[in-house]
Amino acid sequence: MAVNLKDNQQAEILQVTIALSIVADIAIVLRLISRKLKGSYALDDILAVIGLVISWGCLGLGIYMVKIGVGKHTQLSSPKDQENFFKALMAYEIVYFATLSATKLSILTFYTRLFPTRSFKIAVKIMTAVVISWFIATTLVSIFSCKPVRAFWTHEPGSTCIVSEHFYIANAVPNIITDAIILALPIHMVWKLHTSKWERVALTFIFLLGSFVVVASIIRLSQLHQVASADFMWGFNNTVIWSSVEPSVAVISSCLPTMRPVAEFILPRQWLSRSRSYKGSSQLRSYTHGTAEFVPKSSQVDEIDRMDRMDAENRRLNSYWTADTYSSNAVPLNAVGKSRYNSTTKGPSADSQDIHVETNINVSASSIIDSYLKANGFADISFDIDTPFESKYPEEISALRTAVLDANTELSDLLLGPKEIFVEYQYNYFVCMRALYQYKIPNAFPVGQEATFAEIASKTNCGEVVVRRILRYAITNRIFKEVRKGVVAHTATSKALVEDEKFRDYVGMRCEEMWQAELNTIPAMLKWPDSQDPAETGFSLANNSSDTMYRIMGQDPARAQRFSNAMAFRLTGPSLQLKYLVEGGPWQSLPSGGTVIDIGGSHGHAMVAIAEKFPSLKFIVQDLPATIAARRPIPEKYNEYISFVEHDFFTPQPIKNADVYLFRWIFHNWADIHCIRILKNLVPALGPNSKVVVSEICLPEPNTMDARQERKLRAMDVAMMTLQNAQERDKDEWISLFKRADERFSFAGVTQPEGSDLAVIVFTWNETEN
Ligand SMILES: C[S@@+](CC[C@H](N)C(=O)[O-])C[C@H]1O[C@@H](n2cnc3c(N)ncnc32)[C@H](O)[C@@H]1O
Repeated sequence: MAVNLKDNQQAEILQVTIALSIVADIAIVLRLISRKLKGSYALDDILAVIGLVISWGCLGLGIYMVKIGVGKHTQLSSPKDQENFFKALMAYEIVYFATLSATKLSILTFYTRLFPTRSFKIAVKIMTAVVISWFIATTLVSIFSCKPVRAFWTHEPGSTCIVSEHFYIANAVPNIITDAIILALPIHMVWKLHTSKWERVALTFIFLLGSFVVVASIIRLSQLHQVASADFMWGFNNTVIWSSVEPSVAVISSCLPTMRPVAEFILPRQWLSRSRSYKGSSQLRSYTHGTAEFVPKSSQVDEIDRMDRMDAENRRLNSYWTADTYSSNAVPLNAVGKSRYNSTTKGPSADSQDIHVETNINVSASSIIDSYLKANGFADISFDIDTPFESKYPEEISALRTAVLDANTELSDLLLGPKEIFVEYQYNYFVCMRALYQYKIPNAFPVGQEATFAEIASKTNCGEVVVRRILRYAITNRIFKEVRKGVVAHTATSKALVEDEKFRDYVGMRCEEMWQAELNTIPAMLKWPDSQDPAETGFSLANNSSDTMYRIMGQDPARAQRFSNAMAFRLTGPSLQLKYLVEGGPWQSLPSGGTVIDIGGSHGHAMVAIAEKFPSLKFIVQDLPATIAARRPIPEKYNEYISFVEHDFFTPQPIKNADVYLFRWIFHNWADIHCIRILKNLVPALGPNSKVVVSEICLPEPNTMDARQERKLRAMDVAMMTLQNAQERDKDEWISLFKRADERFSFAGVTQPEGSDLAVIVFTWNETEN
């Protein structure tokens, strides 16, 4: 065939390779923004960035090759250029293998976060090993394909080289096969799930792009023989184009599934909502995938952030768009959310979605149990007496654990149905617990031994029949076990009732005090309608008193001690840990030597936790004289930073201009009128840089949180009603409360640390307002 030496394909090469590289760059940037919106980067993001950076090497070498004559006929190039071409070709091959390998590893790592089932993880591990081996093998063969190595570019006589076409086929075929397998790996998991039309379209698009990578590798393979042709500088045109198409498209398709947060930012919300039957899902979704950390002003976290964080246990698993929709561990929450709406509109759904939910709960549960066993060095998970009271779950599994618990709760609600859910509720649980507590049944025989009902009855002065009935009910709740008919032994829970005084006092407080208050709450409301007085509560009525809970209990040292122990037990719970306040508060932004005042700070434990991390600050704990007098000493090293002073927060704040006035678990004890009084007493002390930090529950918008967690927070709200005529508050109520106290308070944001019941709500003080 006649050759026209004027033919020139260089512009085409440059246009295609540069354009694709730019699109890949944009894809990575969008991915990183999406991940930032989610809160953190993961290994797959790092690998994707590494893949991109290496792909710039491909682009650079491609441009260099064009510069030395690729895309024009070989006759036009000098021998030096031809030699340089082969040098560049070797480098190009290695960089190309590295780009593809990094991108594949990114995709595989991403998969493991989506589908953390054991079998899937094994498949991914095998593929990871294959990809790494392929990279090492092809790189070595590229370098040593000629003997001596330089013969690859010198073609010197006497040298030997492997047949390049064979090598290209030998590296391209496994590459294509691994591409196809990696693409096919999640299909089984993905397609068994129900998704909306939009998501099916998006998913299909992602898979089409993925398939295009395979197609690109095949086309590239078909072009590779040109490198061995006489007019290789001309023939390499197609190879270089397809060699850049393949990694660029791989990078783009690997990023696409992670881009939902950016899409949500840009696209109308309804485009992304799940399905019609899932009414309200867009709201849930917007919270689920909201713009966490995409915070306009440093510490300001808006409502979407807050909800995003509240749903973080879910999202830590569902860190990606597809994870949310398609991952096995994410499914329970979303599928359950969907079912929740079905249940409110048409009763519980028992469609196949629920079956997926159950399947996925089981899959996830087995991962949790595996991790738990490994972390604790146990052979089995159980309520046996050797089980430690505080179950240790590895950090990375705690999100999955919460997801399964949430999903299980919803699933069982749905399966029970609208009426049975009421019947199923354990109304008599406190009868049983109170009997165990009152008669000290757990102490009737030693842990590790057995006892008959009759023996327990004689030790506890409780009738044998009652003992048997109470215990058989308790046993259904895993408190004690019946090892043989009529003979019981301890479980971990009954052992905790014997050995853990604070837990026992919490149980006592719950069934002796709070239960009574609950029973009397509606009568109290009828007696004192709309009361905000803490002395007109269910608790007051239950005690036949017109005094407050604190004063009633303060009159009886034993009750006061039990209350204090019960609170101490609750405060050590995982969702009330102080680390959340340390991580979620504005401490970092305070000036060195800045002052933090913990109002109603009790023993100063919150200040100790913050001082540990921020020793440059000064801390003052204020509380009532009795509390300050009875306080437990803090570790000596903190005496330098933390001081204690008496102060009643219903009187004017004596310390002016502090940087932070902290209220942790204070306002929820008081109805609005009292909180407003507390705040008004603070106002004269506030300076232009003062912040008021509130560490309290921030109730979610209804139906934006998993039912189990929302149930827990709303139960707390009702508990505050029964005990103090007080309440938990949502964001709007917090803002309204502060504004009613003084218009000059400015809401600066709310942060909901992952795993915490308490949010951190910040108000600043604007002296000039009004
Ligand atoms: C629920 S505890 C919270 C304690 C601590 N802030 C925490 O987060 O653990 C309420 C605290 O408010 C204190 N308190 C109650 N009334 C007070 C008052 N009028 N002035 C100052 N402190 C008060 C109590 O002594 C108690 O330490």
